[in-house]
Amino acid sequence: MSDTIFALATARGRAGVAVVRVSGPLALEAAAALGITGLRPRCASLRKLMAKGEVLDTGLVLYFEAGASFTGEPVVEFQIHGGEAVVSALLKFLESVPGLRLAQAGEFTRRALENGVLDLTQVEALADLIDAETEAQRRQAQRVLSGAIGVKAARWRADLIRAAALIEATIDFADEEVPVDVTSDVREIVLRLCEEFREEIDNSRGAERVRAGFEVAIIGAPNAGKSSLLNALVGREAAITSPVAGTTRDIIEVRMDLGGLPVTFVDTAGLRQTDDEVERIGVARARERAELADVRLLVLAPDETPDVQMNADIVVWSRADLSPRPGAVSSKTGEGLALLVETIRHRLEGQVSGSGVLIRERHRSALALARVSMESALELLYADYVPLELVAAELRSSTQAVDLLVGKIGVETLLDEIFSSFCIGK
Ligand SMILES: Nc1nc2c(c(=O)[nH]1)N(C=O)[C@@H](CNc1ccc(C(=O)N[C@@H](CCC(=O)O)C(=O)O)cc1)CN2
Ligand SMILES: Nc1nc2c(ncn2[C@@H]2O[C@H](COP(=O)(O)OP(=O)(O)OP(=O)(O)O)[C@@H](O)[C@H]2O)c(=O)[nH]1
Ligand SMILES: [Mg+2]
Repeated sequence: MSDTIFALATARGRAGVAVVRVSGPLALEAAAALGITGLRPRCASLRKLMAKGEVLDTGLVLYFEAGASFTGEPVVEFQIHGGEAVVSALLKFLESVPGLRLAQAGEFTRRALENGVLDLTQVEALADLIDAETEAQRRQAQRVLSGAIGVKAARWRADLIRAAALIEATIDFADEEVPVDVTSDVREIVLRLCEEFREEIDNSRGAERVRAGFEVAIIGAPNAGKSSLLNALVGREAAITSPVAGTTRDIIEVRMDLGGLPVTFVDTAGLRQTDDEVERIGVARARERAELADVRLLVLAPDETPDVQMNADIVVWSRADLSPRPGAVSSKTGEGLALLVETIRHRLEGQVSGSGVLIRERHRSALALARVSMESALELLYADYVPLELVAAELRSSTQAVDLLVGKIGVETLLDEIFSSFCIGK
């Protein structure tokens, strides 16, 4: 019997309400120790929490029975006043209840995984949902948390098992006069799955970008107006600006929500040959970050022309207030900025192909693994003599790779790493 855990599920600190969660076989006993009995599943009731004959607090108490709770175990939730002393008093009391212990980071969610309430892709999506800073990230995490991948994986698994069953059946009939030829049916299944996996992997690359965020490097010659543009885009004096060429040396990064997309603007040193040792390091770093960025935004002074060497994705002239030209921006007056932001967003959205359901690198490798096995199964299926046992073996490895994707197998090594990134109480 797993022990019963408890923890504060809401953020620490003064708040209107705090939620303390208890999960495990002794959840109702924990409530009874506070003088609370007769809880009906899924009904919140206002109760006095009594400790040592005194009212510890008055709060809403919720009970979820095993098999119908977030963790799959009996869960009791105390929704109490969010004061530091109230929360500490309740946590201290729960610690004194025999059989209860403080939960480790992510342990509630780990139990939801162990009890099959969530699959591994949903666990990771839960972390992404909590980490989401922008609308695009929230939507993306929500899609996976709702089980989008798990549903697909279940269908893929069923198809692979059906294909393997057809092959195994043929092997069993092998000594019959006329073995049933199922290879065309199996080929059709495997071909379709290979195409689906390829599409899934491609789509998820874009989704991964939304999760991790995009980088837009602001590049150009010294004094082009790069830092002024950064400040105008982020709405604060994030970078020093001055009429002196070579003002910016270090990389300046500012993360912002650009219409729902997580974007980090990277201001850089003006690109030029220089004898100044420090500036030369700055220029080298500028080139490096420009190379790595998702979008290179080249800023030109009014009298400059774009240098193709800059490999820019978007070119914009500065100082529109001093020398108006179509598409130019002014960091002083804000002219042209809205159009520039829209251009940047449009460019970045183009990198999030399709309805990219987030599949993390680990998932992508599981899918890639499954695809490798299926492709070798296909090769065998197109051979003149079809070694059915080998085909069956390849299909079994594909099935295992799909199980890896949803965490049915091979997760032990991963779990500690995944749950250590969760907060306590989650
Ligand atoms: N107060 C509170 N709010 C919360 C959570 C929580 O644990 N407590 N959550 C924690 O992350 C999220 C909601 N996730 C939850 C998911 C499933 C169940 C649950 O009990 N499911 C049961 C019964 C559902 C029902 O009553 O219809 C089930 O799935 O069978 C509860 C919370 C966000 N908000
Ligand atoms: N009027 C006007 N002045 C601008 C505009 N953008 C930049 N400036 C001025 O041009 C000078 C250089 O601007 P910065 O933003 O420091 O240029 P930079 O490209 O970051 O320069 P380095 O860091 O040296 O590479 C500053 O004096 C700015 O105030 C603009 O849109 N309009
Ligand atoms: Mg600068």
